[in-house]
Amino acid sequence: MVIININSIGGKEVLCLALLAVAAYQLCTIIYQLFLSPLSKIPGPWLTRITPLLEVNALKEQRRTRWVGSLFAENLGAIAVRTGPKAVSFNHPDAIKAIYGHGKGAEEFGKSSWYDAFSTTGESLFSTRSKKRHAMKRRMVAHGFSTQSLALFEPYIDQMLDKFMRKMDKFAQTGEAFDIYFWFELFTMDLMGDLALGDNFGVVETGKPARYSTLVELSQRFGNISGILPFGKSSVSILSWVPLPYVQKLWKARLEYLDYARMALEKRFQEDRKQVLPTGKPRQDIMQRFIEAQDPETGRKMDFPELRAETSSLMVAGASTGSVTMNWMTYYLCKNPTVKARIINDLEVMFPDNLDGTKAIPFTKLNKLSLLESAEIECLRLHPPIGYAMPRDTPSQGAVICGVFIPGGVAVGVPAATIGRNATVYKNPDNWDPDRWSDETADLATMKTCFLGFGFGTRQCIGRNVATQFIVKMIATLLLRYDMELEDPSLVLGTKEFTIQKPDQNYNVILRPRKAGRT
Ligand code: HEM
Repeated sequence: MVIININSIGGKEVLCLALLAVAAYQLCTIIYQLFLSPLSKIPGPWLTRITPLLEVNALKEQRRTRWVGSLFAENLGAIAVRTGPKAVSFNHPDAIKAIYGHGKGAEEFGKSSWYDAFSTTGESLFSTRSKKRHAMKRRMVAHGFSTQSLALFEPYIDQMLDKFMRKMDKFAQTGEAFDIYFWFELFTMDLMGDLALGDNFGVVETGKPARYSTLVELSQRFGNISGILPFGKSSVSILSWVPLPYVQKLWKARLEYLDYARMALEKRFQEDRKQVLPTGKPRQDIMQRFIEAQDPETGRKMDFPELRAETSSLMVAGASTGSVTMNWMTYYLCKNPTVKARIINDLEVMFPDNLDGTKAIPFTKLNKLSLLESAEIECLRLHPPIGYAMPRDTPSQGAVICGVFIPGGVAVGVPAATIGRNATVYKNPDNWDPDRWSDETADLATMKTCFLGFGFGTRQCIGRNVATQFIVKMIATLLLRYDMELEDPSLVLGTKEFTIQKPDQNYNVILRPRKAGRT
């Protein structure tokens, strides 16, 4: 037996022993993760078993959604793939209900630490991980997104659409080819500024992008990277200390972007919030809804830092997601003239006194035009702006998802972009076919479950109706007002992933004033 005389051990030996113990622990952990963990049986590159680096790299190279898709393509028929030491993506309808559903079991899955990166001056409705706080927040603001509130937001949309269409008229008069997606970006930036920050940026008017758009994009990227780091709530601070110029650029953008919300809110409070609309009603935008929001149970209202976090989060949630969707609708309608003609015909029947699209189109009528909404859903199925899995943590005791046991504390999710093209759910999944959503022979219930464009379950998009409202109003007005075609009819548009998935190239459309009944 070896007897160690503790008194004879010096400082150096203690340090060596400690280092040896750490190294041995690390080695055992790596061996466990590589070969013994239940997760090691899930297909995926072996490196994902021990490091998140592959995912971070895919994120940095702006191809994270495609990378996850390629893992499923390499492992044909796999229900789940490994994307990191503690991250698994699923591609099965049952996984959606298990992970995001309202069921008893699913209630145990909470948003993962990725969301901490999106908490800024406070936790927002989107970023909070606490189910209790989320339920309270959602209760507080639910009224702000009701049908009644949608009607209050409509004058802002109509005003902005009017400004936008005046610019389009100029293009239509000359027939000059132009980049319509660029203009959609300006439109949603200004509109969301109006709705969430209480004022627009004037970018539709000037035709020049706002610095704020760049700030949103860069600070989203910062959030995304820190969300993957394994330091929980400290990830944001730790990343902000990394002295790499790229990281520092993102961090500064995040600070500047948050400052904007502070200034907008301060201005709103100073101005007594009584800006009056042309309709004579006091200003009633989303920001106002959040300012007035009150927990019906406790009477609690949001304080300034929380409001600041909410309003800046809304800009991220609603601006680019909306413009990207308008872009796909334009692209696919131009590529599918028969569907386009059917929608125009429906619009002409519905709005006989507005055949040239010069009057505002009321959403209360438009939302009955199911083909137009199916066209929007079909775009979001094929090109969800948020394509990768929205991560949820498995409960501490672990969970069996689609027959696969996942230990506790693992981030699981279903990528919208992958399940949206799952051939067992959608016939000819790569085809853009809005009629699939009214095909009574199809399993519509499963198709709807697998449509994750707006998320699923308790955390699904609260702004879905607002988004649909301004998107379909935009497209309906464009279709009534102009003949619209792609400059290059053979264009094949793909996606490039910034934080959200955007078109991979610039392209032009040509507008001409439309003669009614000529479709
Ligand atoms: C086409 C446009 C839009 C798309 C594709 C979209 C997509 C999504 C998705 C996928 C989620 C779920 C995220 C998750 O599970 O973590 C979400 C949540 C959310 N969205 Fe949207 N969104 C859009 C427009 C909007 C708009 C216009 C607003 C605000 C007016 C908005 C506000 C929110 C908020 C606050 C949440 C968090 C909800 C919660 O956790 O309770 N979104 N959105």
